[in-house]
Amino acid sequence: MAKIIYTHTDEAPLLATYSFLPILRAFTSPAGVEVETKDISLAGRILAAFRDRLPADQQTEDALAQLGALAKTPEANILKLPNISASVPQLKAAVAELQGLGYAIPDYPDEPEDDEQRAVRAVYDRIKGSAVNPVLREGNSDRRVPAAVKNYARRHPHSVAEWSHDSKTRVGTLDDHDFRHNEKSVVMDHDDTLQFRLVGDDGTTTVLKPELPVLAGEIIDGTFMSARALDAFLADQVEQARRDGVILSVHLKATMMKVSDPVLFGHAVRVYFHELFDRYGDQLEAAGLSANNGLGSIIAGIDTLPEDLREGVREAIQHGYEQGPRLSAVNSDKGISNLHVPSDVIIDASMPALIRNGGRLWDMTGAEGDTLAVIPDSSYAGVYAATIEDAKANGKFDPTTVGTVPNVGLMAKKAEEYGSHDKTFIIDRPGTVQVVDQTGNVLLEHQVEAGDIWRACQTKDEAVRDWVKLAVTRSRLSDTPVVFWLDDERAHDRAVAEKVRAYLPEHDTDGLDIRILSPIEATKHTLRRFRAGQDTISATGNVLRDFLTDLFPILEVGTSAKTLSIVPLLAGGGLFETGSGGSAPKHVQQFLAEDHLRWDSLGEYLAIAESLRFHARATGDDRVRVIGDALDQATERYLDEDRSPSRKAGEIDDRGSHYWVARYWAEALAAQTEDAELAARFAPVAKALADGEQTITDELLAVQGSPVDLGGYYRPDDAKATAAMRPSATFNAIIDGIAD
Ligand SMILES: NC(=O)C1=CN([C@@H]2O[C@H](COP(=O)(O)OP(=O)(O)OC[C@H]3O[C@@H](n4cnc5c(N)ncnc54)[C@H](OP(=O)(O)O)[C@@H]3O)[C@@H](O)[C@H]2O)C=CC1
Ligand SMILES: O=C(O)CCC(=O)C(=O)O
Ligand SMILES: [Mg+2]
Repeated sequence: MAKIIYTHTDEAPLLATYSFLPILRAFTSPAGVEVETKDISLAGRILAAFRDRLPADQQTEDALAQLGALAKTPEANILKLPNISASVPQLKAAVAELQGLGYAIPDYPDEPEDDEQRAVRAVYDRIKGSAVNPVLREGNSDRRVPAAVKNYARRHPHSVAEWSHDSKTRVGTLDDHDFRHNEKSVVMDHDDTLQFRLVGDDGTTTVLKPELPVLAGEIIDGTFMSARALDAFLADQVEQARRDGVILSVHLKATMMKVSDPVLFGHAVRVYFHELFDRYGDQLEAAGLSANNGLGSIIAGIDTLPEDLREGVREAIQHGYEQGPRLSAVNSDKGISNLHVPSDVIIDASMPALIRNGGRLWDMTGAEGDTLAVIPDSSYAGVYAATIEDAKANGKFDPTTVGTVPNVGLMAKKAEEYGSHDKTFIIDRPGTVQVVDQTGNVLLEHQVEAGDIWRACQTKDEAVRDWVKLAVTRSRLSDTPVVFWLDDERAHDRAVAEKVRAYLPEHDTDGLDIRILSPIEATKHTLRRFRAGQDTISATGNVLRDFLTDLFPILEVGTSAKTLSIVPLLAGGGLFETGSGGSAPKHVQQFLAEDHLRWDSLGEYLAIAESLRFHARATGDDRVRVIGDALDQATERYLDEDRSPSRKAGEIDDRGSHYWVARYWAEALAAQTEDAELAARFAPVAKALADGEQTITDELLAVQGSPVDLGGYYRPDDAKATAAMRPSATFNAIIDGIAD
């Protein structure tokens, strides 16, 4: 029997789940749809990974592995809510919470000392960072803002700050010696097994990766970031920010790029706080306090240092702030800077937010100002630079007039950089990294120095071919031009462009406007059209998929939570992601403090409707399609009648918006004429929900204003979270009555 998998994740989407999942189950129960949950939360993944060490009553299944296998079958119908991609500080906090709950799992070993600790560390390394999405994404990505959402934004535009022509905000990026400039690529002409090795200048050879199976037609890239060039660049950026009096900010993707980007982040921490590291670097390292985990973890570890060092370390940090340029803050009231936690500032969300805010950020004193946004690698930095230049020249992007930029992203089979975790190495001595085939031929090689970050990426031919097809299909279906964003100065992009040219003739492209432009030219072209109210599909690689599906939705509709995000799986199944944004930790903080959840589940509503239609197609059960279509009507009404959560306590929140969606959904089902039985079943539900409006709204609002206890952050107590998220007895009785 086909079923729908609803993922149990973390933070705000998890809270929303406690309220919305019972509604989904109730509304689909008359059609006998089975909605099963699978726990892929950070806490759930940790417990699954260490289940062999736990007593039988604490053992859980490895839900992620099961879903990964399911995604490779035509039966897959998975609703994927955003989950935490954990940085080391988040991972440690989750471990501590679970230990406190009585789970005997090991500590995260910062500096593994023996085989046992190395094995534990390897397990945690698999859990950290972006460890879920790459496993489930066995297909390419189709993300867009649906017309109803776009129309709503045009009528209710979000606030957008003005850009000044003389804004000093700009992007700083390397002009050589980075991943973009060092890239070399090869397209395999046969299946093979590759090996990566470092041939040291001292004559020793280390195997970095013993075996990497590759397929004919696959693109393999190798590249590296020079640590020396990076440090010189960062020192120069710090100097420029100080000279110009602008706020220094650093934008990376330490979650998705979990091996390389924490290291890049560590370089930024060390360069900004150079005095601290010049003086105490060795002692900090000896105490296991790494800049890669951010200033926050160093401050938290000061008490573990020898007593005679502590004051000096504190002073050096203070001195760093005083000597350095203004530093961007994550939360100036709490003294949390951009350099505190590697995962606090994530480029896909942080750059659009600053563009929406007129190019301004806040410094550690809480003062607003222009920023030098440092994005070390130049592969994609130009996209943001070009957008900022456009905003300076032409002013803010007006949500009431701009067009839309849907994305078709090359994502399948861990494509490109986002699949490079297990192929990224921090070089420990000077030498040459070689990629060799089974016969010993050197396919790629780079001269490297100690500290350089070397990595390889894979892109399967099958994935590219499917991506081209998806782009042409979307263009045809929506009658919208497509631009393939490919950089002819990059070896990898040239290889992809060649495949695009080869695969386009497999489709009927007659009358379609399809072009290939470099990312900077594509940005300029797309923005020109965007400002003129015209739509343009961006067909991009995996990183730009991620970046653009936050950038454009945030400019167009205020948040990427409102996008429809579909992954047609290569094996025929469907993965329906809810929005393109994250898990919004600050929404949980607000909920804990004042029992108001400003998370908007719109992404869930859109994804669920698609998932139901997919289920109907797979099973031939038309009732499920009717239920899905009714949800889409409910969502449109929810937007039309402005039932979205407010940001302020005491006003409608996500729970209140769930009431309205449920009511409109019931009304749509009662009103439709395709299925009389469903109409009859939902008519009394619609009436009860309408009659109960005042009581339910009062009950939902009455709880707001005081702190909430969920019994855990990473692993909330189910009973407590359910009680907190379902506070209206009247509403619950109606919902729970549907399935009876
Ligand atoms: N698919 C996935 O699994 C993804 C997971 N993540 C994870 O999410 C966490 C946070 O990442 P971050 O980069 O801060 O990105 P977020 O998207 O969580 O946050 C950016 C901001 O967008 C707004 N926002 C996002 N979603 C919603 C929503 N549903 N309703 C209303 N507003 C929303 C909020 O802004 P405001 O309230 O100020 O308007 C939020 O603070 C990280 O752990 C990250 O790894 C990130 C991206 C995707
Ligand atoms: O997996 C992650 O860490 C985030 C994914 C993401 O940001 C995206 O796909 O848009
Ligand atoms: Mg993203």
